[in-house]
Amino acid sequence: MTDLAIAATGLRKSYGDKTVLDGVDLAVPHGTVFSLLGPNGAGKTTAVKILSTLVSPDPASGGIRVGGHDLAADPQAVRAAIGVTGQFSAVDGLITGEENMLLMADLHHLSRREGRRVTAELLERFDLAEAAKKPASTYSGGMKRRLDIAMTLVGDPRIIFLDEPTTGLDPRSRHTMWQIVRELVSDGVTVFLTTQYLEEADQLADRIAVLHDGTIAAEGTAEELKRIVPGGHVRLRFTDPAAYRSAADALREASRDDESLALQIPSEGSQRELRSLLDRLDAAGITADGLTVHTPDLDDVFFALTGGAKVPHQPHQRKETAR
Ligand SMILES: Nc1ncnc2c1ncn2[C@@H]1O[C@H](COP(=O)(O)OP(=O)(O)OP(=O)(O)O)[C@@H](O)[C@H]1O
Repeated sequence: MTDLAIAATGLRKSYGDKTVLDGVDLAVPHGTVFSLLGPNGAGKTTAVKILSTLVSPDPASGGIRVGGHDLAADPQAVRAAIGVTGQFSAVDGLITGEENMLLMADLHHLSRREGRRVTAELLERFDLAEAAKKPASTYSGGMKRRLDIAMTLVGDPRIIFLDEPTTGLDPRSRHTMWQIVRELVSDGVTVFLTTQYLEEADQLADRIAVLHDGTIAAEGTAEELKRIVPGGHVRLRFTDPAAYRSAADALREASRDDESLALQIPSEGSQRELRSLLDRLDAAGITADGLTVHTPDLDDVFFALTGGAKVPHQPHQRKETAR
């Protein structure tokens, strides 16, 4: 358990008679990104708050260790090891970005000189040097989020909790944030990331856990999760009804869509399977007018596991990949 950055067994939390977390196990190795994925109200923030000592777990919970420290016995040591940026930013809008950073440096008892050095370095790193002397209230959403993370890094935490770090950000700011996360991890930092964005988990996380009804509905790498749901197929489209009929005769396992002259063949989309399919079409002297490969994505997994909970639209996500 001690070689994990975060280890929790049987995490439980209820508010009144509402059970939010009903026995959640978490194991996050050092230097990895772990993503807790779930729809609104699934309990992601509650999990972050418990792991970062802001909220107590129910007494029936099992042990929790963060950064090698027992959370119940030594919350101070846990606090010293972690950084948290929540959905509600710690940024004070009335003072400048630089002043926000220096305030954090003070809180971490850095000397004036060291505080200035760290502040300058982080503002530069997060592309905020130019705006450093402007009130934070004038910053864009992306800049505020970057300042928030920069402030978290003043104390050089080895474990960082990012609670929905890109919610509400435009695509460019979201990509910048992803880059920041990747750099943190390449520096050996462990990142515990909550998100509603499937693509974000897919892009960043070494392991993903889907939280549903207070428990982990599934956990694994993005690839492992995608394998849980069936649905991979190749779709062939025809314009000539005669060619369509011959193809349907040659590919008996295909499901037919007579109206749009399309055939759907179950397939993992591997090179070998595609080659064999094309060979069969060639052998029958059939040419399709269009061929697309559909592989299940995290959307499919999410919908399958959480019973069709609504997920924000992902503009970058494509289910159909033309080959
Ligand atoms: N202090 C509280 N008192 C009562 N209920 C609470 C409290 N904090 C959270 N809850 C409830 O617990 C549930 C989980 O909330 P939580 O904020 O952890 O979800 P979430 O997965 O982070 O959702 P979101 O994506 O909307 O932020 C919600 O139903 C919420 O109303």
